[in-house]
Amino acid sequence: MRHAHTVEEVRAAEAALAGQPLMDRAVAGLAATCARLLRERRGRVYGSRVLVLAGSGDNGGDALFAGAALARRGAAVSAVLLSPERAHPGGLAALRATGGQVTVDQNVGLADFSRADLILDGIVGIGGRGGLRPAAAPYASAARRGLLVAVDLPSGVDADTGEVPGAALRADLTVTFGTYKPGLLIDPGAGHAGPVQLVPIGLRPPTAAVQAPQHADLAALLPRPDRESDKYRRGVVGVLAGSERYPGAALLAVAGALHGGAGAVRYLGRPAEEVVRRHPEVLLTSGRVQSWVVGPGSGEDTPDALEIALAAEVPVLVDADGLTELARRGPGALAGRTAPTLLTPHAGEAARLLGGEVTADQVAAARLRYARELAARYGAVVLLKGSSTVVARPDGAVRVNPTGTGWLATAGSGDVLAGLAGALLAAGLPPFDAAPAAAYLHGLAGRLAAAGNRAPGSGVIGTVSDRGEAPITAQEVAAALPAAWRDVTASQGGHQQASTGLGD
Ligand SMILES: NC(=O)C1=CN([C@@H]2O[C@H](COP(=O)(O)OP(=O)(O)OC[C@H]3O[C@@H](n4cnc5c(N)ncnc54)[C@H](O)[C@@H]3O)[C@@H](O)[C@H]2O)[C@@H](O)CC1
Ligand SMILES: [K+]
Repeated sequence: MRHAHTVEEVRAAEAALAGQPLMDRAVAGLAATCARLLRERRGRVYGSRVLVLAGSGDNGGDALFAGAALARRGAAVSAVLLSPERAHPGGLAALRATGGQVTVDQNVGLADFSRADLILDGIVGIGGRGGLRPAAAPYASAARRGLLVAVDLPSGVDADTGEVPGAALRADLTVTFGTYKPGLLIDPGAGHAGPVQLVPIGLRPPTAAVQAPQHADLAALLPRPDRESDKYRRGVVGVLAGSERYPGAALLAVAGALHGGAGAVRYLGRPAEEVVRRHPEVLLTSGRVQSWVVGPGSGEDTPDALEIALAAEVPVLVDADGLTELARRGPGALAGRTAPTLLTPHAGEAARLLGGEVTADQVAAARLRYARELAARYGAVVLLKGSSTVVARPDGAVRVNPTGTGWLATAGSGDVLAGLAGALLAAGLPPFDAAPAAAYLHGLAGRLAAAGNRAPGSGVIGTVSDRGEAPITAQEVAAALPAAWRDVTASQGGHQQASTGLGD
């Protein structure tokens, strides 16, 4: 698990280590990474041009000290001070001692910005509040040809939430200290961070409320049959999806469910003939189920379908049309439930579930806040879909999915996810495990499918690299689920991150 801690937790963990050389450790890791990047990019550190953007706090101090370390290795380092009278004295002295240039003229800074081989963003770290100040804002949009490394986090990104309230720098890589921060894992912040490299500095913060599962966590979660298994013990998932108007949603939800580790799939919707023609494994008779998936493409049948599902004392996943109907009924519709409910909205559906108080764009800009708000209001686990899918529990615990790819933003992809998560529920996983596990496999399947079932172009948290990838259909995502499952289970026994580079 990657644990992502709040600023308050980082400060407390830091205070517990008072007197230890935390900044030295941070700077050593940062300078080593910068040197490696310069060697990869230019063959050597010597002679490369480095620009340090230094704000007024310790984040600027880290960047100035790292600049000094690179200058000692022969880089031509200059620094631009954004709050000249409050720049970190030690860092400034260290850089000056190596012969580094220092300017307070933002025009000179911007000119250097466009020319540098490497830029260190040390404007603000965990002390940053609100958007960038006017002096720093031009760097968020200025042209550059070099790599930008964010120190601890990209300036302008809210460390605790991933919200980006104004201008923010966009990094090629973020070197973060001591622990991950939620803002590095959750969009839009995650999109500004690029891949994140953690430099351990000895902090021992508590278990974090926000976590991002990795391959090994998934391998431990996924159900596997044993000698005693039969199809009923493995779980039967009931699918109430699809309608005469939207038969495709039924096919895709069933395809997802068939790959989700349940023993059987029971389909109770209108386009039954088509479903069984495409998926002969499916049961069409009514009978016991261990979970329900209700809503994808269920159209005019939705009110009845939701009635059936919510009345059952088994876990229920509500998606798509089911969510629109639930929004109409409000949180009270779940009040009498004895078994867990899992809601899987995208930002637009989430806005509806919140009673139209906010727009879809507002939800997408503050994913953590609204996923938690929905979970608390409905007393349900909420999987908020999007560029970084967030799963929230009513008590505020959150799991962020690191495997997503923009290629999954394609029609029917959500139907596959709903079926998959429903099957994991039927197999006995609690919703706060089933939902992130489904999102993880679904994202990985998307990446594998986009890469033609070869190792995906990028396995690094927070990045979408489309090198060697092609657009995919929802059917291809479903078809790639077994490969994703194998990739995860192959990570057991020391073979972590088999082909995708995901793992901690
Ligand atoms: N907490 C820790 O354990 C460690 C922290 N370190 C570094 O220290 C940083 C935190 O340092 P500070 O607490 O001094 O805080 P920062 O350096 O993040 O920023 C604080 C300063 O920035 C100004 N500021 C706030 N919001 C701004 C904005 N939006 N635009 C421009 N300026 C803004 C404030 O006036 C304040 O003076 C971390 O991010 C990390 O880089 C590391 O050196 C290692 C250990
Ligand atoms: K920064």
